[in-house]
Amino acid sequence: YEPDQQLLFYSNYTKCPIGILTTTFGAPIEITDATVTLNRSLMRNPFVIEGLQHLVRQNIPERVVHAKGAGGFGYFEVTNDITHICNAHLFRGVGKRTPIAIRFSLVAPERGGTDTTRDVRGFGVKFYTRQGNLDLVGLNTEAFAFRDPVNFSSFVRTLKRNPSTNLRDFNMLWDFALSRPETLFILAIVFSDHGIPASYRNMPGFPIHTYDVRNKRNLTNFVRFLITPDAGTKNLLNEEAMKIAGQDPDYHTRDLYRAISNGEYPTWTLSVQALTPEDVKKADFDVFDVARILPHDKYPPIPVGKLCLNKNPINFFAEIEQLALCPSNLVPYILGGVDKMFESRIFSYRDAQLYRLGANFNRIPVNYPIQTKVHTYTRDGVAPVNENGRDGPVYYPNSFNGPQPYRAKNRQEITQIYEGPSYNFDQLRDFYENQLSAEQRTRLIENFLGTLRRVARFLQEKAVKVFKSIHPDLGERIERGLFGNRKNTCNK
Ligand code: HEM
Repeated sequence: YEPDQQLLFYSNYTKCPIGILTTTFGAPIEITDATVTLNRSLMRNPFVIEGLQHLVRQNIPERVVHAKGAGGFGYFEVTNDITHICNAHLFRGVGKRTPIAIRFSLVAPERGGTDTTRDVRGFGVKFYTRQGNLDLVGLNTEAFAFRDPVNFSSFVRTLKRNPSTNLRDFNMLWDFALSRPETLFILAIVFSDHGIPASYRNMPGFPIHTYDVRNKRNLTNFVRFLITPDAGTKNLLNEEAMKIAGQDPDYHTRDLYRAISNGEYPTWTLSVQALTPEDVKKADFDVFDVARILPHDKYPPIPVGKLCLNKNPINFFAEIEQLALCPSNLVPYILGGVDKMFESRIFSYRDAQLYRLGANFNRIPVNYPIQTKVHTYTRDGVAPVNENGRDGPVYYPNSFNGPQPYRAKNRQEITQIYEGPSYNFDQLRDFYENQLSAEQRTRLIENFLGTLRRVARFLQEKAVKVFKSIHPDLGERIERGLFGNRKNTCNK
């Protein structure tokens, strides 16, 4: 059914009112006494008081990045055996299914933002495996903007609003990007024809980091996960996106909901690019650099399985707003990224979720590892506490049958690496020269100019210089676009 029909759908399947209206403490509410307050004691009317008090407490902090999103539920099914590469339980056995949740998002806009904004997108998957939840939290770009997490908080602030004007401010974004020019590769992708997905169903996802994994002989391999839409990757051009934004700011959210409710279940293929430790040593660039893509001709993607979304959330807040995707949710045989960026993410997502959802965020049903039994010594805190460890001991070690850790036959310790600075101008040069048609190059430049024309003169000049050093044609066309017949709006 259409999303607009949701309430009709509800009333059709419930057939009659679902019960007597009550207060949150369960007392029945009598018509008129409770539902009309005039000339009656307001304070003694819990229906009114609860309503007012709950209303002003119903908002929780939105995600600091990726606030606007949509998602659904379904399954992952193994189609190819990769246990010689990675022996994680969810990959053992062709045909095996694991329940999943997926959340798609935009990075910069707030919770009520416009779906067709030019921006990087998030693509996060929670796999509810039998060995705990595995979260692959990626983007729709195959690389990240930079590799040093020291940049992250500043970068996010440049994407947000200017503290004085409360407007997006491209001086901030370009100033930052030109001072950290490895960022320009991702910026070019976002400003190119790849920058606005046609729908979430047509969007790929890349968890980006080169993950340290173990195979069934407990030997080390490294993989990059890739998620490609079976409906093909499709994008919108600027004009289409702007027109849609005016008509329906929730266009992608609506499309996803509609497709799932009409039984047109979107699917994606999960693959891995696999490297042995020998391949890593032989590589002529740093395969752990998150600002770089691993070339597909050199490291061909190996299919692993299908992701399918076949269920919409029943309650968006409970199931999608409260979904806590966390790259540090890892399972045996998948040790995670070995790089510093991954390490910073191990800290930051949990921290964000503790703040956003509270100490027991993993006890919220959508985050609970439904395929395992949780036994911890953590207790109490803000709701939900669920059974709160019942009557078991609260300390470890103990002699009273509290949960015990297991002893692994072979310990799995993360590989240590040395990281140097990013160098990725060759990627941007190749993208501009070989991966874009003449029209696509023109549109990229027009899209760049759309924001560059609004920034300070010294930044425009710096942009020309940096782009010329990457590709003379790119730099010269930006120069002509900025200083040809036009006057810039902001001089310094
Ligand atoms: C490879 C690099 C990165 C990727 C692929 C990535 C991807 C994502 C995605 C997809 C989300 C949205 C999750 C959701 O739907 O709930 C997200 C949220 C977030 N990211 Fe990242 N991100 C990256 C780097 C970082 C770094 C370096 C940090 C900080 C050190 C960071 C901090 C956050 C935070 C705090 C959130 C909000 C989490 C929440 O409130 O639940 N990210 N990121």
